[in-house]
Amino acid sequence: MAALVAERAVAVDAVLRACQVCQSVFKHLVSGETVVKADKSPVTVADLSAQAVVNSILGRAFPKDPIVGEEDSADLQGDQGKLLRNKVLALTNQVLAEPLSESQLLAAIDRGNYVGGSKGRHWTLDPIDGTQGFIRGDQFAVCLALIEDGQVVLGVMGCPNLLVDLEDTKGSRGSLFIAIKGHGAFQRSFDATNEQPIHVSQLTDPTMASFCESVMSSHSSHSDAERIGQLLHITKPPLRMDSQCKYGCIARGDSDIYLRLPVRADYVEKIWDHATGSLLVHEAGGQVTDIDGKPLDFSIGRYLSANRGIVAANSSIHSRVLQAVQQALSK
Ligand SMILES: Nc1ncnc2c1ncn2[C@@H]1O[C@H](COP(=O)(O)O)[C@@H](O)[C@H]1OP(=O)(O)O
Ligand SMILES: [Mg+2]
Ligand SMILES: [Mg+2]
Ligand SMILES: [Mg+2]
Repeated sequence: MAALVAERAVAVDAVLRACQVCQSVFKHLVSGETVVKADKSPVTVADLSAQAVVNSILGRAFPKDPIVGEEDSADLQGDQGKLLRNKVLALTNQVLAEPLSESQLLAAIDRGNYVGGSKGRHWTLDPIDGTQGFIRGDQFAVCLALIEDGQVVLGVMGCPNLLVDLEDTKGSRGSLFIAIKGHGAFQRSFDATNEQPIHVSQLTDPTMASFCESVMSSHSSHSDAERIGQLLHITKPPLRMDSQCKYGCIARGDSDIYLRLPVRADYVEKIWDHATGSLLVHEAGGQVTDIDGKPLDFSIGRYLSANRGIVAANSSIHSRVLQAVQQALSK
């Protein structure tokens, strides 16, 4: 496969600009000049601006490519949406080389309405993944992926608050991850252009592993994870963070196992919540399946409706982890 040189460069630019918007919203938010008082939540402002930025950059570079984006422009329409619309327009235009008009803004956001599927190529975008983390000033990610005939072929993820080196707690924050199917996974700092290849941990003994898991026990069961940890004789405490940053941490070997254990039987995962992250782990030498051991199927539409939960780990321990997951969940 071609190395998607143009797509990679455009996606990196789009994600970094969207991260800039998110950081700007957060800064105003914490410095007291509430972006939101009169309109909706700060998350909405940042979410919609980030989607507008990425979609308009993609739209200019690849006008034929449809996009499956999480958000839509409903809250920005009509008189009711005017305040929010003005805010989002101003933020979006702060980071775009060519400013958008109001109607271009709405159209850019709604380029994300594509239904997805198994034919041809389309992008998928989570403009802010980990909204809870964003509000707290913790981890969140801008996640963009390109899907060709149902296969994720390119993933770019910007994690503005994630340490470039988790051990170097005084070091710089802002980790950008890039993965290309068949060409590996890479990381660079937001403030540098040199990229390093990344690899999952080399661990072969699951007893020495650590989990990277959701902060929100409503998104992935902490009690089930604890039982699985006991079955695997894991003693290390879990590394908890919001968003697909977890996939990034598994991909670069900070932690060994990422589980998403269904809390409610009726929750169906969305493709933008896993496309980028799963390619990153895969290209860094790991394995990602659902809790039944099936590969994630991105070809069905906006949802991962053929899958339940997620099990991501390095290839040496994945099957043993999966076994423990199934044993724990069968009880
Ligand atoms: N009940 C749920 N189970 C699993 N994931 C969920 C649930 N509710 C929301 N999510 C999604 O989990 C992601 C963040 O989870 P975490 O940070 O814990 O990994 C978000 O994309 C969020 O989707 P949404 O964007 O629709 O709110
Ligand atoms: Mg999400
Ligand atoms: Mg989101
Ligand atoms: Mg959301």
